[in-house]
Amino acid sequence: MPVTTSSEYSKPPIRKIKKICCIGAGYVGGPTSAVMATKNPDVQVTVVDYNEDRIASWQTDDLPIYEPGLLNIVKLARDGTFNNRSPNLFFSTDVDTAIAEADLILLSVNTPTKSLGRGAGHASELCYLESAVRTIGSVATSDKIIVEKSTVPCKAAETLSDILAATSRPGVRFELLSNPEFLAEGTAIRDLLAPDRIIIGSLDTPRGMQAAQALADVYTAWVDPARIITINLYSSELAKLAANALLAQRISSVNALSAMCEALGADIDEVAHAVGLDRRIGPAMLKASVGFGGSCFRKDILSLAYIAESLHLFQVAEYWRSVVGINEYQKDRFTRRIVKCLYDSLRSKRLAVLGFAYKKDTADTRETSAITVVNNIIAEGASVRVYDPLVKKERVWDEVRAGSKQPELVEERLSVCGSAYEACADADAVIILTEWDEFSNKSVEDGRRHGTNEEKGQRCLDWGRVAGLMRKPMFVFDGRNVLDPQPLEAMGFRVESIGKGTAPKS
Ligand SMILES: NC(=O)c1ccc[n+]([C@@H]2O[C@H](COP(=O)([O-])OP(=O)(O)OC[C@H]3O[C@@H](n4cnc5c(N)ncnc54)[C@H](O)[C@@H]3O)[C@@H](O)[C@H]2O)c1
Ligand SMILES: O=c1ccn([C@@H]2O[C@H](COP(=O)(O)OP(=O)(O)O[C@H]3O[C@H](CO)[C@@H](O)[C@H](O)[C@H]3O)[C@@H](O)[C@H]2O)c(=O)[nH]1
Repeated sequence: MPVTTSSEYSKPPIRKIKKICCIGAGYVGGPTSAVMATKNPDVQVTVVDYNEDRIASWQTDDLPIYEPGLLNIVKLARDGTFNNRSPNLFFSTDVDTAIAEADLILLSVNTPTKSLGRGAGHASELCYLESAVRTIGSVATSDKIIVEKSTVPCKAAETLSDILAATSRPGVRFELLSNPEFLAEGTAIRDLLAPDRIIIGSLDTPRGMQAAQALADVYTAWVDPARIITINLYSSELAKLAANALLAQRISSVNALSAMCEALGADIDEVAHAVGLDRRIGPAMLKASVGFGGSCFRKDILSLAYIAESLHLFQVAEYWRSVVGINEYQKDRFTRRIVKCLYDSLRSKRLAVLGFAYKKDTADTRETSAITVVNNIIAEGASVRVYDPLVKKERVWDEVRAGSKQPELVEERLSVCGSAYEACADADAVIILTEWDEFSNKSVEDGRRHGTNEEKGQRCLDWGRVAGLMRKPMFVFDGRNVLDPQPLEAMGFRVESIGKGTAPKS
């Protein structure tokens, strides 16, 4: 139900947006607002959050999240280094004032999987969204466009409209839009600057469509109008969950095939390349791995499955849940392979884990496969030394402790190192869990590689030096297929890659 506090036609038409308030200064709210502000110098963008530390860090050069290129974009708009214009990007904990002043409000708060009550472990937790919308209802004295940027279950807009209708002042009108975000971490700025598409979902009413146009006008400052698609509100909400489910399904499909490749003596990279050349399939999201991580795929698939189940579509729910099931299987399968290769026991063995983030170019560790793998090998009796170029030590400790059924073993057997060499000293095996460029030995130029690591002046790992540090025999378990095994095997390493079996001898 749309919020209707006055007749559709009694209000003046929605005009150009002058002030935007983004609620939620996280991975989506911060970068999205920064790009909107730099591309719309005449629009004031204020990002608000009740987390004071987060807001304080957005105001410094030590931003609360790492994204390649983000600091430059933030500084341009925040510090007024923008063609000598005044700053137009602000970060604040004064949520009420920013809401009251805005014409358009972006809801970018977290929507994790519920941990309590009905639907716990499956459904999306909408309490943060509800709280933000209640604040809008109680604070707003003028009309607002409210945009769901957060990923939400289909029909969440109906719930939010209901809350607004009950909490807002008479005569104040809200138009709800869905504008899901498709950025991926590590490439957020690139994705925001050149999106494949912008989806705007609105109600099929004159004011709904005017609101959609007002939001589209913000995007057309830098996005080709042909890439801005306006659709039905609920189609837009569902499209976001569907996109993530399909992307994750590709990874689970390729990971399921990787298990077959290992048994058959085939090579998953060759299989993925061969099938990806078919234009109907395409090459993206077909990289076999130790399993997908990140804050979105698992929770969004579980949410989609929960919605299906609540519609009594049990087979549909089971189908989507199997994508998560294969992901869990892949992480456990990888650990079993480590145990088997290391002579069926990890007791008293020392393993070096290289990479803890859920993918390269981010310090985000939410749902990283490393949590499961590290805990599995600790439970098998090994001591583990973790090194990640970007993830802070305390973060690794917190994640492993939280994911453990035996936290006392974690205290005894985990250490977090400041360099890959420190982690590899006296190790029986090296396990690569994140595809950081610096771990790869493929196409190294002058001992350095392009990209983030070069920006930070980091060198590529010297595998000869690693060999000198390790116990023999030396195993490498490549959970990301970033290694060319041949040169390493020539140094005496035994390399086990995902989805690469020993070719059968005729
Ligand atoms: N992380 C991604 O790459 C990504 C990409 C696309 C979509 N999404 C979706 O976007 C949403 C946000 O994700 P995120 O990763 O940015 O989350 P996040 O946890 O990094 O940030 C959310 C922020 O919202 C704040 N917040 C929560 N409730 C609030 C309230 N009532 N008032 C003020 N601040 C409040 C929190 O303090 C937090 O800082 C989620 O729905 C997610 O599924 C995330
Ligand atoms: O071929 C691949 C591609 C990715 N991954 C893994 O899958 C996870 C997710 O990767 P990616 O999709 O690149 O990053 P996210 O930041 O999680 O982005 C996803 O989730 C976001 C949040 O909803 C969406 O906005 C993005 O479009 C969607 O790609 C990571 O662990 C990757 O290592 C693979 O194993 N193989």
